[in-house]
Amino acid sequence: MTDDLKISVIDHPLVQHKLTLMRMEETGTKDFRELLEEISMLMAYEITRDLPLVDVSINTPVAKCSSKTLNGKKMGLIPILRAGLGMVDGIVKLIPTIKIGHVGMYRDPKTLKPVEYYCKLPTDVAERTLIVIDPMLATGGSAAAALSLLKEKGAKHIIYLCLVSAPEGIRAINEMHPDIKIYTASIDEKLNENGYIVPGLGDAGDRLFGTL
Ligand SMILES: O=P(O)(O)OC[C@H]1O[C@H](OP(=O)(O)OP(=O)(O)O)[C@H](O)[C@@H]1O
Ligand SMILES: O=c1cc[nH]c(=O)[nH]1
Ligand SMILES: [Mg+2]
Repeated sequence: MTDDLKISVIDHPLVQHKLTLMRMEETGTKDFRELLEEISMLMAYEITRDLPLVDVSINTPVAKCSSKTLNGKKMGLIPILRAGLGMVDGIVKLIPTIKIGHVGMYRDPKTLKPVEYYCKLPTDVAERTLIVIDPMLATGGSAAAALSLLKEKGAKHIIYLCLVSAPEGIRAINEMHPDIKIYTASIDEKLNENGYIVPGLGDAGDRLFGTL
């Protein structure tokens, strides 16, 4: 049952098409990397559709007019290393002034518990809307730890964006971080005995960086 999950699924046809290509085992590193960049841009486009706007007065070459400009909090992008790095460039193309912080987190293959190894953030995280990015939400351990870390550092407004999610991970974030809105392109079926998402797409970091 997934009716109880609080998450928004981005079902745009281009996102779904590209995700299918990424899932295919024959898709190599070059294509996987390009697809992740493209899909991240499309997802960022969707999740930013409610950003607040304000009217400004401008002069075009033809006439004076009132036009819209962004008026919200400043933004920050937080990739969870390594795999989250593959989502950065696509989003930066859409929001070129976004500040980028890095959280290094890997999942211990035996315990499946997250291990933090790096954290470098913009100094003013409390004043920013942060988009935390990681292609895979499996047990939710890495995401939950990264979100707790950001809150400890003062972050107040955070959005979490992943590509593929498992019900177990969504439930974990819903419980531990009920204030955080989660976006995904897919809610997959389950986790397997090794904590991998089924059907998933395998190890996103390894496929992205060619370290299989
Ligand atoms: O929800 P969880 O059970 O915590 O699993 C998800 C985490 O696992 C992967 O990272 P990984 O540990 O493989 O590190 P990597 O990005 O360096 O490959 C993935 O990118 C997430 O960060
Ligand atoms: O399926 C999974 C689970 C965790 N991390 C990945 O990269 N893939
Ligand atoms: Mg990995």
